[in-house]
Amino acid sequence: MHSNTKSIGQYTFTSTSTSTFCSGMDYTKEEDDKKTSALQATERTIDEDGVGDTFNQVAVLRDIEEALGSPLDSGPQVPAPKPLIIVISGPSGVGKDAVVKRLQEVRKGIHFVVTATTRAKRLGEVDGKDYFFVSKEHFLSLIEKNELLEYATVYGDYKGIPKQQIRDFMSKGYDIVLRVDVQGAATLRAILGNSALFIFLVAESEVALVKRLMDRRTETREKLLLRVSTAREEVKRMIEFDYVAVNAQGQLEKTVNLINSIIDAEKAKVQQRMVEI
Ligand SMILES: Nc1ncnc2c1ncn2[C@@H]1O[C@H](COP(=O)(O)OP(=O)(O)OP(=O)(O)O)[C@@H](O)[C@H]1O
Repeated sequence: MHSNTKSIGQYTFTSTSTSTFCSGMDYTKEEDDKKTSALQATERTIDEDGVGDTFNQVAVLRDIEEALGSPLDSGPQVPAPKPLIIVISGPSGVGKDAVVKRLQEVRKGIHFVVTATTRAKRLGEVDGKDYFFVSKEHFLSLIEKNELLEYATVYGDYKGIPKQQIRDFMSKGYDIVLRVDVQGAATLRAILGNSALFIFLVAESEVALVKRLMDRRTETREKLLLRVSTAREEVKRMIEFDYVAVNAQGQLEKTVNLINSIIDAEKAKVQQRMVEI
């Protein structure tokens, strides 16, 4: 039996061409084969210390394991990132809907929460897609059971975020996207604190925002004035958010890319946000 002694760092190893020398650790041919193929896949060519060829690398790995007293772990060193709750907010007309729609197209594994409402379904709206259209009794029972993350009355109708939907999708590993106005974001921040990720969308200037609202042709002159004066106040609340993304005119793709990167960066955080719904 051929044996060979070598030093790597602080360790001195004695290896043999069979596994019998590695007392205390049992190696099977199957394990050796697995390591061999993993090493072949990497096509490494380290020539120093004679560990360049695949056969020697298997032997060295075995020696390292022997010195460590435990096998090298081939499993992931980092656990799978936790699902996130991502709150996207900003003044009216800044592009929240447009950004969320595009984000859903470019990013896998996100679920855009469908709000429950007691208002009547409008022509063309689809139950479960645009909203969950529920009776007032059902909505009140959800409030009673504390099954809404947040709710509000809008022109006499109730609107709210069902917790069960969030739980269901998070348990399947989905990130949750909530698109809310600035007041709604403040309420969610009070409920969720730092356990959720808050992103503020802003136009590049007030002028750009007004132009965008005018182009949308959904506002009367009075409504436009109200939205712009509200937006001026809302922008001051940017400080309450974790990130801000400027959604500049004609730059929707850039904004969505930025938000995608923010989510990626969150997933790479050592201390992940922990959310319980
Ligand atoms: N980067 C952009 N460049 C040009 N137009 C944009 C951009 N982002 C969004 N828009 C357009 O601006 C208008 C307002 O966008 P959107 O409806 O998404 O805003 P919103 O924040 O959801 O508004 P609201 O809160 O009033 O529902 C839409 O017509 C949309 O297509």
